[in-house]
Amino acid sequence: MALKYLTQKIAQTIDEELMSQAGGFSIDQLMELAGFSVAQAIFRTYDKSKFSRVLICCGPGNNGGDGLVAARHLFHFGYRPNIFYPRRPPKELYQRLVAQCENLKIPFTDNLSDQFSRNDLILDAIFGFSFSGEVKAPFDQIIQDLRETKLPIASVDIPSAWDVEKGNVDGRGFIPSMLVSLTAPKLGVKQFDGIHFLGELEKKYGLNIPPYPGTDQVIDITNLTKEKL
Ligand SMILES: NC(=O)C1=CN([C@@H]2O[C@H](COP(=O)(O)OP(=O)(O)OC[C@H]3O[C@@H](n4cnc5c(N)ncnc54)[C@H](O)[C@@H]3O)[C@@H](O)[C@H]2O)[C@@H](O)CC1
Ligand SMILES: [K+]
Repeated sequence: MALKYLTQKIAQTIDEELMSQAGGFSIDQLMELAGFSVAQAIFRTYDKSKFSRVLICCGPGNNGGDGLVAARHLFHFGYRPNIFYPRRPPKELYQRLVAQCENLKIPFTDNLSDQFSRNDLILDAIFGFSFSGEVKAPFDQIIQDLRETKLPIASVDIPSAWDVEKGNVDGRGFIPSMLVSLTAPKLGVKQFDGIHFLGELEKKYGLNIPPYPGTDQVIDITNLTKEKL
């Protein structure tokens, strides 16, 4: 059976249902699973002897929170993460995730362009399924910088600044090498042609998600998505 792709509305509805009283999950739990999935997918794709320095670009919402969680797991997996987190809403959850990274002495940086020559890989955790419209400052320049870098980029849930349903409209976004879709891929990444993992958060909702191998929190769906095209 073909994998299902989610509209923006359905992605948000599933998120809300998981965290409803009936769903029983807390946001902390889901974010931990999401960030852990991302770190596992990076471990499976980017050999840490060649890609040890990972610049994690975090946005202002929960996609950015996934990036902060991934930073902590990557640190424990033996990578050397550092974090660019230019807009930090005063939400207790994000503050706790920042504190956890600071306690591990993971560096935070304010200057993105200085970092390109000092890293091997970028993790894009800027925008997820709630992104819409034209990219507003300061993220417009950040997306532009990511378009220009030669470093490989791995994206969390959807490449940032791609329309969640229409994809890379007019080619204005960057094209990552790897994508980790969470729960299920979004409509906008149907044409994504790179390495594609699915992070396991939930198997309900008839999403036709294939069985996960062993104890992995991620599954490689690269060939599965290519078969569809
Ligand atoms: N069930 C799931 O699928 C889960 C999803 N999680 C993550 O949460 C993400 C969704 O998080 P959120 O709903 O907080 O939203 P996002 O993280 O997608 O982004 C919301 C933020 O981006 C800003 N923004 C939106 N459009 C913009 C534009 N055009 N220019 C500049 N800023 C813009 C908003 O003001 C807001 O601050 C998912 O993509 C996924 O990464 C996980 O953390 C938890 C579980
Ligand atoms: K993203």
